[in-house]
Amino acid sequence: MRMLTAGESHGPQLTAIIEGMPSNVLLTAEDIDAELIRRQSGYGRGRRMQIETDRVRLAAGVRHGRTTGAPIALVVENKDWTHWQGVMGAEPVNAEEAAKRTVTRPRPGHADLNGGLKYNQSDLRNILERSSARETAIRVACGAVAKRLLAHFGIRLASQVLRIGEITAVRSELPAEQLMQVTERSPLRVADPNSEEYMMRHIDEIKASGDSVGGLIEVAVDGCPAGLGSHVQWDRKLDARIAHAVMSIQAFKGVEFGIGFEAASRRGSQVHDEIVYSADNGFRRASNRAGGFEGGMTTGEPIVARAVMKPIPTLYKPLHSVDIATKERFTAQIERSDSCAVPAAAVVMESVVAWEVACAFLDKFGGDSLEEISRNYAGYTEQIRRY
Ligand SMILES: Cc1cc2nc3c(=O)[nH]c(=O)nc-3n(C[C@H](O)[C@H](O)[C@H](O)COP(=O)(O)O)c2cc1C
Ligand SMILES: C=C(O[C@@H]1CC(C(=O)O)=C[C@@H](OP(=O)(O)O)[C@H]1O)C(=O)O
Repeated sequence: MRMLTAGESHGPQLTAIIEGMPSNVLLTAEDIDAELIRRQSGYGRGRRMQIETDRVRLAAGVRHGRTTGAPIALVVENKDWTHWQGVMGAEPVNAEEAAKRTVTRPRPGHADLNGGLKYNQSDLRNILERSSARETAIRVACGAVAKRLLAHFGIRLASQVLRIGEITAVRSELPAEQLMQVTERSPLRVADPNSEEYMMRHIDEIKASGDSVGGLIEVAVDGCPAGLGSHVQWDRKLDARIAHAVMSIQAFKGVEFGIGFEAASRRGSQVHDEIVYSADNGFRRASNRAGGFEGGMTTGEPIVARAVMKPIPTLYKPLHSVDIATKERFTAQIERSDSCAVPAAAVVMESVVAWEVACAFLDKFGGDSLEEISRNYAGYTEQIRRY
């Protein structure tokens, strides 16, 4: 399965084309909208989110609530476009008019300067419009399509925010004061509502000081059979593909599976998962420190991936930069920005992981219709049962 996105942050719309989704998968605009709403509802977003009401238009490949096997076209409109038509229109404008609107001040932490150098642009708007995380809206829409396929096979995903800046989510047994101090890492668990409260307060404090904050996100995938992905070729390893997809999310700076980076300081006996067998459950692992992968293939245990999102680069307490036209130093002027987008980014991460798992699922059980894939899946399940 393949997917490409197009669209600028303040252009008319975001567009995706999905190729390779089998026929007869249940899919409605409401399924996708539910995920788009989740992405918009995270705490810490800026004023742009009050303008947008993201809803998908299924422009191709779906009929009467089911996929047809044809390419699927998804459209999410930018409501902000109405304020930006003059600046973002495709029609040529005269040089004087263009000069008035030119962006020559690259923002630290953004794609602006590198993109300007690379694409030889004197107007950095031609870079920042596409590098913006507005694009994550359409990737969440694609992830929602992938989730509909996975749902037919009992594969489910969940995400949670484990950390916002200095605040880490912990279980509720701890007294409230200690919640602020705990930094220990843990396997997937439900974040304590108190720590959610602390996280929101922390975001407010950081915002009030003119700064921004990042965090740590965890995504878990339950119900994958053993054997998605492959050890035989570097680009078929599913953990590597997931890491690629997660790192492609704007502002994501690191990915780990299971105990992840902690493996560097543990002994082997505290890292690897013992293999156990019972007639009822077949082969399992006694623990899941590997986070669901060995040799680039799923083990049948839940996939547990964690990723770091850096603090939002646009700050109300701005950083210095240099104007590309005048070469003069300046401090960035800010109209609006998110102060923390970690909760929203958790939904994005869940979506890109869903996409990669669905791709690997189709690589393994591929067919043109849901029924054909179900037969292949049933045959494989039986093979594993008898192994
Ligand atoms: C959901 C989401 C929302 C974001 N919102 C903003 C924002 O309002 N302001 C900002 O400066 N960066 C924001 N970012 C991050 C930038 O898009 C990102 O840091 C920038 O494009 C540079 O990419 P890089 O950090 O991956 O190098 C957001 C990222 C995500 C995932
Ligand atoms: C629009 C979204 O996120 C945007 C991502 C973003 C950035 O620089 O990445 C900057 C902000 O946009 P604007 O410059 O229009 O205020 C965010 O609102 C969205 O998530 O839908």
